Amino acid sequence: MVKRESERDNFESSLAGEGYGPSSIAIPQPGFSTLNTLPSAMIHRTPEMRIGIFGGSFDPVHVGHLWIAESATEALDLDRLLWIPTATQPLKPGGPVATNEQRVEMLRLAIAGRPGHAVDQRELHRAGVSYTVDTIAELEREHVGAELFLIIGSDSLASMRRWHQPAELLSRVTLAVVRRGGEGEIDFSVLEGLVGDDRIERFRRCVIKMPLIEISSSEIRNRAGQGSSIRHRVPRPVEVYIEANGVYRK
Ligand SMILES: Nc1ncnc2c1ncn2[C@@H]1O[C@H](COP(=O)(O)OP(=O)(O)OP(=O)(O)O)[C@@H](O)[C@H]1O
Ligand SMILES: O=C(O)c1ccc[n+]([C@@H]2O[C@H](COP(=O)([O-])O)[C@@H](O)[C@H]2O)c1
Repeated sequence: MVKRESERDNFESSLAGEGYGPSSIAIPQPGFSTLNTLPSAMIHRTPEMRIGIFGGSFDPVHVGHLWIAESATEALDLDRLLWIPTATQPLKPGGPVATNEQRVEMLRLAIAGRPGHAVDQRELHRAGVSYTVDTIAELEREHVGAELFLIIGSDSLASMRRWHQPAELLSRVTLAVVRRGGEGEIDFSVLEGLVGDDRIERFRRCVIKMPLIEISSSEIRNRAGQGSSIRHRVPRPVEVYIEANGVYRK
């Protein structure tokens, strides 16, 4: 536990750009920008760390996402949580509406001041189609010995057989699923044949419990496009940003 705390401190130091302790050796690469935004490539020796990976289009980030991130951090006792905006989600070939820069800025505003949470732009820098299996392979190399928890909504779980190399992916991560408002019960049977029963049992124990929230980025884009209120659906700084920049204005 003591070790975990010192590693947590090292991570906070790394966010503040203050250097690294012996249990977290990091090699910053060019592109290290502001607080709460990780450089695209760092190598951390992070044995026993518990890292949450939360990928999404975040077009825009909304309060459902924030509830998920907060609940996951607490329930899984995460040391850190990486918000990873996709470049092009493989099953959404149309791509996002907001620009990459706008989506990153909205994420930064949403998580500003939240220790342990950071925006990781690797999929944007990699460009092209964002396959989660590639992202996880990179993160595994950078965080040797850490347990990676892939945080997804139940709708993402339902589509997982259509993901790129799902069996490979599931052998590398612990799935942490959250039920989505408006969807049925979480159905792990979709994973049968991709991964062993023992792993599925572990994923069941990592289900994130929180109030059902029936809110989506598409609804927010539609509302903003029509000039309807998006107050309380997104954090206030994100609302102000969307309005000031006409992000989803038609
Ligand atoms: N209200 C919600 N409850 C539970 N999970 C959610 C919710 N909203 C999003 N998620 C999950 O968060 C992850 C990222 O979601 P994403 O950024 O695509 O937002 P979205 O609201 O699903 O967007 P869109 O409406 O554009 O499809 C996905 O795994 C998704 O299942
Ligand atoms: O790797 C894949 O094939 C794949 C297919 C569909 C979705 N994903 C990932 O799942 C996460 C949630 O996607 P989305 O579009 O619902 O936000 C995001 O990180 C996507 O990159 C990944």
